[in-house]
Formats: sequence, structure tokens, C-alpha cells
Amino acid sequence: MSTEMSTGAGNGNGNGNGAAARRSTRVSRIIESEGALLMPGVYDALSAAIVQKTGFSAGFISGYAVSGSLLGNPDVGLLTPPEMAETARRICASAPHTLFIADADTGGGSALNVKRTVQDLIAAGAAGCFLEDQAWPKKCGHMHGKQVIPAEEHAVKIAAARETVGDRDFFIVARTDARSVTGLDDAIARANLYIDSGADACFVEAPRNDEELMEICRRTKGYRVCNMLEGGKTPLHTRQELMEMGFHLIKSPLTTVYAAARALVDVLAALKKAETTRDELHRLTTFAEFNNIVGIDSWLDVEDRFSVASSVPKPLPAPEITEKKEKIKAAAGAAAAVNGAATNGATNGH
Ligand SMILES: C[C@@](O)(CC(=O)O)C(=O)O
Ligand SMILES: [Mg+2]
Repeated sequence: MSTEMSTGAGNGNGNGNGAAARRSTRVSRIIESEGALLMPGVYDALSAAIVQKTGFSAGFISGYAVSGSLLGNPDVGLLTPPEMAETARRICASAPHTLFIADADTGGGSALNVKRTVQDLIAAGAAGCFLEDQAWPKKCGHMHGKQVIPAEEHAVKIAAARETVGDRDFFIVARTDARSVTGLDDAIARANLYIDSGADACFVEAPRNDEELMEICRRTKGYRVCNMLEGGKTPLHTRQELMEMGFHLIKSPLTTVYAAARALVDVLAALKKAETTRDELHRLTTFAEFNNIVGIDSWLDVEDRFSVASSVPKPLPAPEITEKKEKIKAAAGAAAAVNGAATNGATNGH
């Protein structure tokens, strides 16, 4: 990776914050060139492949969505870091031309766990991760009943993540869930402390209105993340609107899993009722479309280029086989008779 630093550019609203030198990473370079990066959520290899095919340059591996799709459970701390790393590995392999930032939740425990979690996500091919300051058991940021650990404790975890990354191309987002626990001022102070501890970007989770969104942009440094979660506490905005406020990374973490769940709920209800899908085909991808999504052409090309079939004689049609078998049998019988006579003769001769 490049260790070159960039400054100032990409600070969004030119408010003077974020003056600290910024590391150059794949993620930061996209931010610098696009102004703000829009990342849909992904949760498995298929959703990642579709995100790539749609033309997004980056995606967010959502803990909420992976917990739902892999475990069938809510986002309340049940998903383990190794399960996330394994999912990230499949996702990165399935869409190699897209960058993925993984949700590392709390990092799995202390600074020691954070180190292992970050190492595993780097090995999986992720381009970065989010680390949040919730107390265990963590919850989705838009649920009730969250708690946060002391700011200094999370700052140490961010420093451990930064040390683990070293000069590798991996982007660290420090998230604070303090807004709904200790208030917006504390959340902003935490975000800045985490940037000073080595995070590339800060993420104040679940602001409640546009005034709070703008306040966050005025008072935090580093790159800023905004979370567009349908049904959550923050009003939904376009990438352009959020970029103009001063955000640099915008994620839409649950759009894909909610869309998939909606589609399954509806089509299965229709199948249950009508006992056929013949009137529901408009709800489905076609056979060809799906095969295309999962890359059929490239696999058929491999089959063509590495096939040995052309050098192997084609099997004979059934009647010929039968005829040939009979000829072989007859020839073998005749040979046995000849050999038997010869053997007998020889034996007799001794
Ligand atoms: C973004 C999120 O962390 C959900 C949230 O807590 O807001 C996710 O897992 O997608
Ligand atoms: Mg999450």
C-alpha cells in the first residue's frame, strides 16, 4: 500500500476540521475522487456479486444483515468475529473488483481481540472495518437499551487496531454509540478522541435530525460516516445531500437484506396460496439472468479451455456396443478353445 499522506482535500464542507494528515488507502482515494462514497450493505457472496454488477465501487458488510442471513438472528451480539471474517472472505472472493468494509462490531472484546479480528479481516480481503464503543451485549445502533464503554477504553482499542494495520491498506472507522446514552456532545468528543487514537474516519451513530447531522460535520475531524438505515432514527438523505453537509462515507446497510426478505415473504405467500409460481414469474429473476449474476459465462469458458472430452473417443451408440460385445465374446470363446487345446496338448506332451 501507499503510505503517502493526503491533507485537507475531501474534508467535505471546508469547515477547518480534519486538518490532521490522512493516510492514503484505497477507500480514501475513492473518497478523494468522488467526494463521498455510497456503500450498500452486503451479507453474502450473492448480494456482493449483485452490488458489484450494479456498479458500486464499495460495499459495507453489515453485522445486522449477516446476523440475520447467516444465523437467522437479530443484531444483539450473537454473531462472532470468526463468523464475520469467514463471511467477509466469501464476499471479497465473490466480488473482487469491489472494496468491502466489514462491520467488526466491538472487535470481540479487549484490545487483544481487536488485534485478532483486524488481522482476520485483512486476511479475508476486506478494505477496512468499523469498530464501535458499545458495552456487551451490543445491539443494532437504532435499538433501545444500548450502553457504551468508557471513551478511553475504546480509544485504546482503536490504537490497537491502528498498530495491527501498520502500513497495510486498511481503513479504520471508529463508531460511537454514545448519542443515545450520554448525548451528542459526548458522542462528538468521543469521535474526535478516536480519530486522535488512529481511526481514519469517525461515525456518530443514530443522530436524530438534520441539525444533529450538521453539528456532527461542524465539530468532528477526520472522514465522517453517515448511516442511512431504513426505519431507523436518522432521516434518509441522498449521497449528494450528505456530501454537502460534510459526510464522506454513506452506507445503506440494510437495503439489500430488507429487499431480499420482502421479496421472499411476498413470493412465498403467493406460492403457498396458488401452489404454483406460474403467475408470479415477474417477481423472479429468469433462469438466464440468475446464471449471469453468478458468472456462468466465465465458468463455461473454463470448462471449454480445460476440457479433455475432445481427446476421449465418444461412447458408441447402444446397438453397436451390443454387437461389438457379442463379437468380443465369440472371439474370446474361440481363443479359449484354441488355448485349451494347446494347453492340453502341452500338458499331455510332458
Ligand atoms: C450499521 C449496522 O451496524 C447497524 C446499526 O447498528 O446501525 C449494521 O450492522 O448494519
Ligand atoms: Mg452493525
